Amino acid sequence: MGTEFDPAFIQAPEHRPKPTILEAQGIPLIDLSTGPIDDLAKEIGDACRKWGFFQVINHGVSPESRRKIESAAREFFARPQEEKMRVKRDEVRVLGYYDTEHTKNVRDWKEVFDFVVEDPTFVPATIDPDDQKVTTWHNQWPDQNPHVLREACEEYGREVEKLSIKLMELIAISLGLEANRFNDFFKDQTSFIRLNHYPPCPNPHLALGVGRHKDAGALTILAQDDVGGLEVKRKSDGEWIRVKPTPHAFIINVGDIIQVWSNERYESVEHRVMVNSERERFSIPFFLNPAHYTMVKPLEEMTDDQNPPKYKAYNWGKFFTTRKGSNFRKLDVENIQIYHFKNKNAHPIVVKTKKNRMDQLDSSYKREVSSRPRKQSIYYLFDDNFTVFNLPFAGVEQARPPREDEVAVRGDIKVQEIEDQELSPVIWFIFWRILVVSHLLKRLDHCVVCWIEEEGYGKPIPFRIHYRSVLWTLISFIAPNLHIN
Ligand SMILES: O=C(O)CCC(=O)C(=O)O
Ligand SMILES: [Fe+2]
Repeated sequence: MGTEFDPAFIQAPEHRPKPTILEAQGIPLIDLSTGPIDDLAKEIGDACRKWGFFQVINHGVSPESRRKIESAAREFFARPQEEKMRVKRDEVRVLGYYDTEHTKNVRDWKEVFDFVVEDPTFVPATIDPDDQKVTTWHNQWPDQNPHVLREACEEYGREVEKLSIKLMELIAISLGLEANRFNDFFKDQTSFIRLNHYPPCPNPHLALGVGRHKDAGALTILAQDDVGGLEVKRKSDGEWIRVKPTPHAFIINVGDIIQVWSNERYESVEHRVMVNSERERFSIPFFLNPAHYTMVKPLEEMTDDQNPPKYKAYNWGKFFTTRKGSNFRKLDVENIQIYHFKNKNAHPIVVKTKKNRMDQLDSSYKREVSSRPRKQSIYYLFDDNFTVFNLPFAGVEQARPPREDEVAVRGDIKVQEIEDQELSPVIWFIFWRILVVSHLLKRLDHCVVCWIEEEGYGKPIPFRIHYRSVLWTLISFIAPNLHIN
C-alpha cells in the first residue's frame, strides 16, 4: 500500500473516526447450543430487529479450521508484494488479491483476498439487463506446494456455509416462516469469503479500514481477531459503537437481501472499520449470497394490504456484478443500492430533529447554512429518484439533489427538509396538504421533515404526532390512509 499516504484514503470530515470509542454492551451474544429452537429463533429475531447485528458462540465451526485459515491469511499477506500481485484480481478475473478497494468512492486502508465458496460460481456475463448470457468465476490460488491457503480456505468455507444455512433457518422461524423457506435460494449460491488485512495506518484519524457501508447480500458471518475496529451504527440513536472481540465468536449481520425479503422487518445496518497506528488487524467475512438468477423481492408471506411490498423485484446477479465492478475503482457516481428499487407507495414519515449534529454535514455546507439570515427557511422534498420537489411557499433558494451524508441519516429515509425556524400553523397546513396530495398521487416515497431547534443541524429521529388540534383531526379526515411514524 506504499509508505506515503495517498489522499485517496482521506475520508470527508464528517465520516472520520471519532477519538472516543463507545463499546457496545447491548450487542447480543447468542449461544447456538441452547434450545428449544423457538426460543433461540426469538432471541435471534430480537437481535435482528434491534441491532441488525449479533455474535454467536457454540456455532459448530471447528476452532481448528478457523485457526488454520487465520494463520494461512497472515502468512499470505506477509509475502512480498510481487508474489501477491501474481494472483491479483482485475476486471476479468474478479477474485484474488487486491489493495485498491473503494467504499463510497474513498479508498479503504486494507488489502484483501477474495474467493468463492462454489468454484466455479455462475454469474451474468455483463451488467446489461437485457443480456441473458452467463459466465463463470474461478478462484485464483497462489502457486504453492502444499496448497496451505487453498486447503484452509476450502475447509473453512464448507464449515461456515453450514453455519450460514443454520442461521437462515433460525431467521426464517423468527419471521414465522418454515425453517427451510430460504434454502432453495442458496442452491447455486454466489457466496464469497474475503480475507481482510488492515496494516497499521500512519493516519488512523483520517482513513478507515472499510468506509461506512451495508452488506449487499443476505447474511454476513465475520471472524475478527482480538485487535478490534469494527463499528456498528446503533439503530436507536445513530451512534457508532465498537464491537468488542469475543474469542471464538462470530459476528453476524443482516444484509440488504434479508431487509428486502422481510419487507423491512429486519434492516441491514451500516458499519465501518477503524484502523490504528500500532497493530495490524485481520478479519474474515463470509458473505452469504443467493443464486445469480434470484429475483430479490419481499416474500409474499411478509406482505399484505397493511404491509404492501416496499421494494420492486431486482435481479441479484446483475446487482452483484454491478457492485463488484464498481468497488474496483473510484467512480464519479454513486454505487447501486437497494433503495433504487424501493416502491414509492410507502407512507410518508415525519421526522423532527432534537440534537445538534453539525458533524453530519461538511464544513462548507455548515458555513453556508449558518451564514443564512435567521428567518429564512429552506425546504427540500425528495422522492426515490432524488427528484427535488420545491415548496414554493418556503423560499427555496436553489433545488439540488441531496448529498449522501444528508440522506443516509436513518435507515432508508431519503428525504430531508432543512429549515431554521418553527413553522407557523398556516405553513404546516399547506405543507401537510402538499404531503397528502403527493402521497395520494404516490409521488413521494418517504417524507422527512427536519428542523433545527437551536442553531446547527439535526439528526432526524422518529416523531410521533399527537392529534392535538382540530387541524390534525381535519387532516386525518382528508387522508385516512396517512400513517405517521
Ligand atoms: O473487518 C471487519 O470487521 C468488517 C469488514 C466488512 O464489513 C466488510 O468487508 O464488509
Ligand atoms: Fe461489511
